[in-house]
Amino acid sequence: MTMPQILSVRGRIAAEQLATKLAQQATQALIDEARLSPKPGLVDSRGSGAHQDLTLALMERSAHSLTSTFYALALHSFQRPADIALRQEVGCLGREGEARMMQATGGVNTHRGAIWAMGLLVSAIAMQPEKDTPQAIARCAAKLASLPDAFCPKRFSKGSHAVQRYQVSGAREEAQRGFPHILDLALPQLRDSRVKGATESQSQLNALLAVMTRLADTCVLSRGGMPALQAMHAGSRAVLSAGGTQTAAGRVQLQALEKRMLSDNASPGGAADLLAATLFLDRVSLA
Ligand SMILES: CC(C)(COP(=O)(O)OP(=O)(O)OC[C@H]1O[C@@H](n2cnc3c(N)ncnc32)[C@H](O[C@H]2O[C@H](COP(=O)(O)OP(=O)(O)OP(=O)(O)O)[C@@H](O)[C@H]2O)[C@@H]1O)[C@@H](O)C(=O)NCCC(=O)NCCS
Ligand SMILES: Nc1ncnc2[nH]cnc12
Repeated sequence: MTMPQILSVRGRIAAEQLATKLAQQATQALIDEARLSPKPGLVDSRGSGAHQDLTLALMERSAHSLTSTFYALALHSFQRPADIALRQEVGCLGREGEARMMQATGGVNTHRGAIWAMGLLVSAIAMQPEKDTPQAIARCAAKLASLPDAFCPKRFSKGSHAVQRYQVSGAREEAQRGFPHILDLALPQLRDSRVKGATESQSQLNALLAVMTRLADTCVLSRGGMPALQAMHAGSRAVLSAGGTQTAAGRVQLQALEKRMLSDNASPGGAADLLAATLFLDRVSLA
């Protein structure tokens, strides 16, 4: 891989400062997502949800192992255009991040989808630091995600298998389309819930549920098939239609959704990644 472009001393300092800030904010968003409770099927501060091999401590270790990856992504992307050279460097750094995550977790896939989504968003912010609206950041990330990466090894993944089997859009398409589940569902829900007086945790849970109403989450499909995905969509809609997690009626629906997801052994890992990316974008664009 090439070294980061040649920058003036001032440019280098600006790049390092931005990279440090983004890496810290991205890591914190992953930790906040993991701790948020009560999340149906997912690891949270209460326990491991539908997972046998994940714990909150492992998720946090994984998040910390990725700080250096986010830093490198921002540094390499600083003020660069979306072209194939950058796409390949970002792909290489992303795969190094996946290897670091696997080393930190003893081989458990905790954050592959998050490395993809947040890695692209971190790069996009560093590419054009002056454009800090969520829309501009997502557009730039989509451009980068749509470029080919000749070095990406062809490998089996549960995600691509589910995409083919059920003819749905997965993590790759979500990024290439500019993260519609974040921009059209999660971020508006997060901000609207705050305005309506929900607590920060309730607002974040509502944002997660908004993603879960529509996402073709390949983790849910791989574990429980189409019936589990449809139950997730219907159950999360029921929570929000009842008034959201800030209401007693919404919490009753949330408990029913959790019960159903656990009986399907289903966990919305893709939706959780998109929530972390939402929290990250929310903070970056407010700062
Ligand atoms: C483009 C890649 C993301 C690869 O995508 P692909 O679909 O081929 O592969 P997967 O390896 O399956 O990863 C996709 C992960 O994305 C999350 N996800 C799922 N659905 C969606 C969706 N609709 N939109 C957005 N994101 C989605 C999800 O990640 C979470 O789940 C993980 C756990 O899943 P799994 O391994 O299936 O685990 P379990 O079911 O728990 O397993 P068992 O216990 O049953 O064994 C967890 O990691 C969460 O993060 C999907 O897993 C991309 O990886 C790629 O091409 N990378 C190359 C490097 C690159 O170019 N990087 C650039 C940016 S840095
Ligand atoms: N909280 C969580 N539990 C399980 N899988 C996840 N992937 C990302 N966040 C997760």
